[in-house]
Amino acid sequence: MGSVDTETPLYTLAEGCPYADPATAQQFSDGSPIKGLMLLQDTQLIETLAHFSRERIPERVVHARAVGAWGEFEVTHDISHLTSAKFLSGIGTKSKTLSRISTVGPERGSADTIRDVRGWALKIFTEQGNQDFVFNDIPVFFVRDPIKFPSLNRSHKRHPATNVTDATIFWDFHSQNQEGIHALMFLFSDRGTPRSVRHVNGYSGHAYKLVAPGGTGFHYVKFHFISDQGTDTMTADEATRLAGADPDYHTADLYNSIAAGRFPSWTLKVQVMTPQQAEAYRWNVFDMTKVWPHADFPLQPVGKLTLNKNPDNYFADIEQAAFSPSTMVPGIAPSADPMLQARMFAYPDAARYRLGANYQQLPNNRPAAPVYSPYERDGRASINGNYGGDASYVRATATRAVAFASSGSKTASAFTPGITAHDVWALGSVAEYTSDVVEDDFVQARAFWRDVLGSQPGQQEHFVSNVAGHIGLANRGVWETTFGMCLSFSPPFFILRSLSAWSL
Ligand code: HEM
Repeated sequence: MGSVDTETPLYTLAEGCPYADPATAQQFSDGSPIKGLMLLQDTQLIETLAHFSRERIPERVVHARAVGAWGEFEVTHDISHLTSAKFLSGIGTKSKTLSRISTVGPERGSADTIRDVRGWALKIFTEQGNQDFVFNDIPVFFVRDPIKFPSLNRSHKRHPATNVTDATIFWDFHSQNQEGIHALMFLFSDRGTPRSVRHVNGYSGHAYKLVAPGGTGFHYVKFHFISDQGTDTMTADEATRLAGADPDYHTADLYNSIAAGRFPSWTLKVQVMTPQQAEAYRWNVFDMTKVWPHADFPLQPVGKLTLNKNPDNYFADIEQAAFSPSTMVPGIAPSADPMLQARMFAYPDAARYRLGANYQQLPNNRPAAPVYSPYERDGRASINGNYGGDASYVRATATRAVAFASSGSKTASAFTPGITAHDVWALGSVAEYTSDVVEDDFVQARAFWRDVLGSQPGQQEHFVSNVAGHIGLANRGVWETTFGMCLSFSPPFFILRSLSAWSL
């Protein structure tokens, strides 16, 4: 499988031929002390240079910068009445995991401590196949219409002409798409500059479905991985200083913590809602700009994630990892949230572009469960034997797939996604749609300002100075519109005082 043999580290060329010295190249010489001219026959030199030119793969278009580790998920509270997912059934059930925690906007070589949302991706290797959770460290998102996602991200990245990140395009996007106000408030609170990746939570944001054993009964859930280290943050000044002085600060922190045996952990909790509650709820459960207040739907503990092993090799384990919201085991299902539906297409599509059509066969992505998927075969770098002579078309009269499905351990029904009540839709018609921003979109933002930031001394002031420090670089028209948006959640005198303190 091309793995490196660490037992006998005899240096060879990539094809396995032993070679005396990796630091030599063949040069033409007539015996004089001046040597030059290389030879096309020098396989070692040519292969070394050619491989170097091909070391880069496309970085992720978002979430390029990250840190990751292996770990373990253990069930602490049985929820087998809610879901048939086996990795969630039975207290003490353990599964191997792979985590990747990222910033979102900037490139792979950027600094760890910049103000940004943190991505929080987890792959759980279960006996029913892989379960991926591709979450963020804030519970709400900036948009709820997937068509806006590329625009959102471009407004956080570099200006197309100057190639510089640009406060004007950032605030222009957000002041013209105000449904993101709640997420923006998280970003510009000190939560936007976490102390370490050990100190961030992971939130599904979307509603998912947990599907009950054997049937179509289901509940909507939101998943919350709550850091057992607590959520700790930095001030803007500290984060900015570290971005220059120690740009790999979070990466080193996680690596050193695991290497020292201080294993960070997270408690998985769920908020659970019946379909009837969803239909009657005050907020659209498919709108991920909204939280479900804990007072309405309390957090119920499920299990514990512990990161206990550093990557053996960053590129192989973390850079080549592919996470997707579409990777779900039986017992967990998508809701109709349009953002989630779009994401289920986008991630495997990105992985095929970034890693190739057979990315699931890479050792770090490969399921622990048996895989038999003979209708996906060939393609670049197929390394799983490519199903030999097995039938390559469905309904073949003699296939190993039939034998496999009826062999007992996995029945055909185990592979059929449950069709639940909320998958049956009344006949409608196709229409162009974009969601409007309404007064209701500011209710939770106001509560965040008052009850969350207001409950911690100095946090409202930090929020205002964090915004002012950034928006001060935007053009006047944009900050005036943004200022109007801020009035929707905060008393004007406070904002005015703070903005004038920043000479705006
Ligand atoms: C329509 C909305 C969205 C689209 C189209 C989208 C698309 C993408 C794409 C293309 C990538 C790069 C994947 C790769 O190259 O492997 C990515 C990464 C990621 N996204 Fe999204 N995204 C969306 C919304 C979200 C939301 C709402 C969340 C969190 C709740 C999220 C969390 C993440 C994370 C954590 C990663 C990094 C995964 C990793 O570590 O490999 N995204 N997204």
